[in-house]
This record gives sequence, C-alpha cells and structure tokens, in this order.
Amino acid sequence: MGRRDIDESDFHSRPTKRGSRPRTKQRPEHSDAVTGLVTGVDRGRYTLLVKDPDDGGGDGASGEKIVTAMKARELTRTRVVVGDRVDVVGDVSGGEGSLARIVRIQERTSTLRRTADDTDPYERIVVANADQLVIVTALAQPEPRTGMIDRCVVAAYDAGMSVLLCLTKADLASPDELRALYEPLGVEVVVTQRAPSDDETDGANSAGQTAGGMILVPESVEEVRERLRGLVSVLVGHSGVGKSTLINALVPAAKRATGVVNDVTGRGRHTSTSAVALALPVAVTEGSPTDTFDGWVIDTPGVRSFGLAHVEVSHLLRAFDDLDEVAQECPRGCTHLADAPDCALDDWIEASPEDERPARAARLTSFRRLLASRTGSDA
Ligand SMILES: Nc1nc2c(ncn2[C@@H]2O[C@H](COP(=O)(O)OP(=O)(O)OP(=O)(O)O)[C@@H](O)[C@H]2O)c(=O)[nH]1
Ligand SMILES: [Zn+2]
Repeated sequence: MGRRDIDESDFHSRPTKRGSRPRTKQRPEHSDAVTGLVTGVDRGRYTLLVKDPDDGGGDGASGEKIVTAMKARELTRTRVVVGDRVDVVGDVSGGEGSLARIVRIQERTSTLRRTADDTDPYERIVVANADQLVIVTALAQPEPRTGMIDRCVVAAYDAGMSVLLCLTKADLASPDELRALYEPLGVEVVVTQRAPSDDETDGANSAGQTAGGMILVPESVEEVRERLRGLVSVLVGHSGVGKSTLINALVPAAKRATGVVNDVTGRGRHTSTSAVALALPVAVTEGSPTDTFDGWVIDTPGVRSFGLAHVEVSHLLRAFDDLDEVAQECPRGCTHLADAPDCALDDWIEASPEDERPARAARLTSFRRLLASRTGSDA
C-alpha cells in the first residue's frame, strides 16, 4: 500500500473501511443557522417553513415564512425528507428567487420507511417526525383489503407512531366488520361519507365541500379533524379510496387533484410521488378555513407499501403493553403465532374471567393477524 499525503482530492472521496478520513479543515459551525420544517421536496429543492421574527402573519401559519433551500455539499449523500427539522444558513429571506442552504438535520423522533418496489429498488425514509399514521381505506369501491391495512398498522407501530383508521365511503357499505377487526387492537377508527344532498347541490355551502369535488358529511370531516389536531399525521391510501377528497375537505387550500383512475393510462391523476406537508386549519366553516393552524397533514401520493422485513416481534409487542407483559412468560424464541407451542398468550385467554374472554380473544386474534402480516405478502 503506497503512502501519500492527503490532498484536496481526498476531501470529497468516500470514507475508507475504517471510517471517515480526518478532515483537513474544521467544518464551519453555522452558529447563525435558523431552524426550518421541511414541508415539500421537489428535485433537489426543499420547501421550508421558518419562524419569522419580523412578521406577525405569513404564507402558511402566522409568524412563519416559506423559504426555498438546497442541501449543503456535506449533506449530498444524506436524505432530507418531509417532516425533517433542519438548520439553514444563507439567504433565508424567503424572497423571490432566494435560496438558502440546509447544513444540518436535527435528530428525528420517528421515521416512516417505505419498502423497495418496481419503481425504486431502495428502501427509503418517507417522512420524519410524524406522530400518527392515518390509513385511509374505502368501505367499497375499491373493496377494503385487510392485509394492506395490517401491514400499515405494523409499519406505524414499528416506527413509533399511533394509528388512525379512516374508513371512507360509508354511504356505500357498513364499517362494522372492519371496526370489529381493528378496535380490539386499540386502533382508533373514524368514518366519513358522502353528503346525502351531494347529488342535488353543486354549491359551495358546506364544510365538507371539496375543491370542485364531492361533498362529504361535514360532521364526519370535523371528527377526523379533531383527531388530527395538534399532531403530525401521515395519510396513506390506495388510489381511489378518497384520500384527496378528504384532504381537500380538511385543507381546502390544498386543492389535491381528485378523480377516478385514468382508463387509458391506468394511472391516477397524480403524477407526483413526493410527500407534501399541509398546515391543518383548526376549522373550516362555509367552505373557508380559519387562518389558525394546529397540526400537519402529510400526503404521500407515491407510497403504496411498507417494508416489514426489518420489523422484530419484540418491537411490535411494545405497542401492546398487556400482551407484552404476558409474553414475558413465553418459552424462549416463541413466535406467539396461533401454532406456537406453550405460548403464554393462549394461557392469558384461558385464565381470563368469563366476561372478559371474548374481548381478549378478539385482541389476540387481531394481534396474531398483524404478526403474520409481517411475513405474508399483500399482493
Ligand atoms: N360514494 C362515495 N364516493 C367518494 C367518497 N369520497 C370520495 N369518493 C369518490 O371516490 C373517487 C376517488 O376519490 P379521490 O379522492 O380522487 O381518491 P384518492 O384516494 O385521492 O385517489 P387518487 O386521486 O387516485 O390518489 C372520486 O370519484 C370521489 O368522488 C365517499 O365518501 N363516498
Ligand atoms: Zn408466545
């Protein structure tokens, strides 16, 4: 192995097997950096919301301004995603044509990952720092697929997020069966539906009004809003479930494109695949939102599946305190599945008081379905 001095060309070379090469220059501290929230990503340009000390009102939420930024050189290989809190320097005026520089990503409280698929061979972080995964599922058209819901639930719990199951199109089918499958897990369920008067009216007179789209029952939309309030929520759902319709009702300014799948191309109208964060108005009355915001709704147009191969049973169990405690008594290496010998979770059912047994049994059955979905395919 030849020995030579470190020169300028080494500065940008990859780290060696032993780790990073010592830097020849001390990296600047960027003590003048301000913090921004990443609300959108588009071809190397990041949309940030930055606190504005000089301004009482702003473009998005009050006292905040929108700044466009790119990553600093040293972050070239680092992925910055919607929901990230970042430190920015440079031109943070937010003025027309201004471009700031992201120099640091703050520590993430949660990371939601998407699995590799046909369009992208890498597992990627989709959203950072989200509190809640909202699984939007139609009760009909298209038919709900519990395998898909289970996989989303597992991905959320593994990411340290809570789950809200939002069942749409209740005007077409009853939510009872799905409620029975998910409420035993402690998953919160909300139901939305088309307003009965929607066929006759095309006026903009209701809080459920969506931009040029279908009118949802306003109370059902407000119930969803209540559960999103103050939280960072990621909405996922298959094409056609009514996710855009719901987002438009919650955040009318979003104007998400709605409609059916294109017959010719077989694709939805959305061509964008990047996530975007939308500030959630605290209320929408007479079709207009208030200018007070409390929470974030993150739409993920391109996300259809989550990688679960990395999910460990013990990690998933942590989302279920009671089951986790019982499972401490299981034999070493117990899979906790229905065919696992001497699984303590079975004894837990046996030992339960008569009146609690059905609830426990339903909870265990649902939990085992989640466990099985880790290895099963959703195709
Ligand atoms: N019957 C009924 N139809 C609905 C309801 N919500 C949405 N729809 C319709 O379902 C279709 C799909 O709705 P979208 O909001 O475009 O669905 P999406 O999930 O955003 O799907 P993409 O746009 O493909 O991403 C549209 O024709 C809507 O009008 C509902 O509560 N009831
Ligand atoms: Zn067990």
